[in-house]
Order: sequence, then structure tokens, then C-alpha cells
Amino acid sequence: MDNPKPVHIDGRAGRGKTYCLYPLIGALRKEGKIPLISASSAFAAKNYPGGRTEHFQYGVPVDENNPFLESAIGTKSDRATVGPATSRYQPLAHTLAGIIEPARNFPFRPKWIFELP
Ligand SMILES: Nc1ncnc2c1ncn2[C@@H]1O[C@H](COP(=O)(O)OP(=O)(O)OP(=O)(O)O)[C@@H](O)[C@H]1O
Repeated sequence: MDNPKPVHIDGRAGRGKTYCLYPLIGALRKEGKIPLISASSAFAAKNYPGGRTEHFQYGVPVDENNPFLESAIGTKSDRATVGPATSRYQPLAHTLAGIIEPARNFPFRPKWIFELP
């Protein structure tokens, strides 16, 4: 927990992803940390207390004419280095950069990214 990295947890339905994350979320909350829990669908987000959809949590643009959900931040942009540099993560990277940079002295600093497909 002291050396955070993005963690991708994958697995077929019912294989224990939620079961694995619940104790981790609980441990982070017990330490006074604020895990931001989001999923690509509301159905999946509802599995987690406080879970939100990615488009709600990170302002992922939703545009039925643009299925690629690309933000204006380029993948090679400094602002995209916070998260994995793929178009899907650009809004997330943008949001995290916006939170982390001005908030160095603020206790609200996201550190771990658990990606659930
Ligand atoms: N290691 C385990 N030991 C005991 N029970 C487990 C374990 N892993 C999962 N389970 C149980 O299996 C069921 C399915 O697990 P879980 O909901 O975590 O799967 P999931 O991968 O998140 O599923 P989904 O993709 O449908 O959201 C749950 O009832 C959970 O309690």
C-alpha cells in the first residue's frame, strides 16, 4: 500500500473480483483513505458501496456520435501521464491530475487505480 500502482483485476463473471476488492476497500477506508470506486456500467458500480459510473465520477464524455470517448487531452500530454495513456483513461487522467496537482497539501489524494473491465 505504500508503493501504489495501477492494478488491473480481470476475471469472468462470478470469479471473485468483488470478493477480492471488498476487504481492500474496507482497509483503505479504515486508514482514513477515500477510495474512488467506479465502473463502466451502473449495474457493476452498484456492487460497491459508494460506487459510481466512470462517466459520472471522472466526467467521461458521453456522446452517441463519438463511440471512442476521446477527450481533448492527447495521449502524449503531460496531463495524461497520471493514468494509463489510452483514450479510455484520458478523462480519468485529466481528473486525477486536476485533483492531485493543486492538492498536494490536501488529504484527498487518490493513489490506487483498480480497473475492472
Ligand atoms: N475466494 C472465495 N472464497 C469464498 N467465496 C468466494 C470467493 N470468491 C468469490 N466467492 C463468492 O462467489 C460469489 C461471486 O463472487 P464475486 O461477486 O466476487 O464475483 P465477481 O467476479 O465480482 O462477479 P461479477 O463479474 O458477476 O461482478 C460471491 O458469492 C462470493 O462471495
